[in-house]
Amino acid sequence: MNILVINSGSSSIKYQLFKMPLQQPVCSGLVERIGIEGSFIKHTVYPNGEKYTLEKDAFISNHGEGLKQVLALLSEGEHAIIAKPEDIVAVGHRVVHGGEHFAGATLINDEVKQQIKKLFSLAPLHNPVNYKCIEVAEQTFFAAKQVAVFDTAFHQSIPQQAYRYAIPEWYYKEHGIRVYGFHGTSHKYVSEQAIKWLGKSESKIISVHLGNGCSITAIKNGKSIDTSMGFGPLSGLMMGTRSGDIDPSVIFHLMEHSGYTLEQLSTLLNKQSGLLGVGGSSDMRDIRKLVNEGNEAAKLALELYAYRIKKFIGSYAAVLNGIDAVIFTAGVGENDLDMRAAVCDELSYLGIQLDLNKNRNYKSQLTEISQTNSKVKVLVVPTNEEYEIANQCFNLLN
Ligand SMILES: Nc1ncnc2c1ncn2[C@@H]1O[C@H](COP(=O)(O)OP(=O)(O)O)[C@@H](O)[C@H]1O
Ligand SMILES: CC(=O)OP(=O)(O)O
Ligand SMILES: [Mg+2]
Repeated sequence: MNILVINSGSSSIKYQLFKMPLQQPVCSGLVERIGIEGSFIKHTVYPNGEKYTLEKDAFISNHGEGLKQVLALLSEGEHAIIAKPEDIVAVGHRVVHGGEHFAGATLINDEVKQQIKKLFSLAPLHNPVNYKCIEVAEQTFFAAKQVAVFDTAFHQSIPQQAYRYAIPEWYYKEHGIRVYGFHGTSHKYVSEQAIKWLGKSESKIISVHLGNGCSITAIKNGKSIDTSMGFGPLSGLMMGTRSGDIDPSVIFHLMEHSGYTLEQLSTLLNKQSGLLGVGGSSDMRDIRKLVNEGNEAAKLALELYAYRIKKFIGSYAAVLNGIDAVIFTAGVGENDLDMRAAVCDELSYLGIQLDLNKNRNYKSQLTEISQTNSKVKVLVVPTNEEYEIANQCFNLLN
């Protein structure tokens, strides 16, 4: 049974085709830097134990266009891996916001699509592109089951004291205003890997997901108990283009004194802030380049970014009353060793002691990068949201 997984993030599409129940990837790939200069597609197929990779640079202005190019790669040319659309039995979609409606993988029908649409304004960088990818997949793989796996699902275990905001209950009951939390599929996957590695049934883990969107989660005995993103994927850590936490008074001030509209404010905080707003690019690789050229704004962006993560690690150490492991994952967490070092610097009071050598030598698989005597284990765990989504899809359909 072939399951195609489509993981559309704010700046990328990642995809994998799995043969289930073998959990064997047949092909994988990613479209990166969607909507910014330098977009590219990297597509890898695994025919008979070999590996063939194709890289293609082409400006890709939006997710719909990116996905159409990916689907062409699957079915055209010498390395095509599907002969006809019916070869795909199910398509698993990452959907970022599911509100309180969805606690697990869900078969997509018109009602589910309406729910995803209702949440557009709460996840403006995500739900619209997730929806677009569902539509493109429905048109292309008309015979396949379409399944949604929500980022919010893993965080449904967060207790009320952490998910409620200190505003009157009416806003929760009538408007569903509460913390939902995001990147749940990633936090679930990497924490399960870490728990296996730790070999303990009781564990206190802080999972730090640093992609284009960034969030940090406190995980006790395998369950999310608090997370930095909230009602939408805008609060908490500083991100590629999102501000993370900001005092709401700033919003009142800009409305009152500069006549900002709702749309201008949403654009400012979702699309023009974070690394881009402070340092000049939303992409960490560009920020590193700028810093090497002596750019002071880019240097400040890095300082703000690391400082915010450190602050959350401290607060989640308190919430968990101790830490067994800190996990770094996603684009920046897996690839930017200097960011991992900056975050872990001077956290020895909490028992976190990084081994700079191990940190430097990390190579794309679960690795401990802390010193042997560090009380807290620091791990890099490559996330695999696609694998997790494929398994959840398979379990739902069987
Ligand atoms: N080698 C690298 N060094 C530093 N940052 C990297 C590297 N590779 C990827 N990144 C960063 O990872 C981020 C994208 O992460 P990713 O998890 O793919 O994002 P998303 O899924 O949210 O679209 C970008 O900021 C990118 O610059
Ligand atoms: C929820 C979220 O921010 O996702 P991404 O990091 O893929 O943009
Ligand atoms: Mg992502």
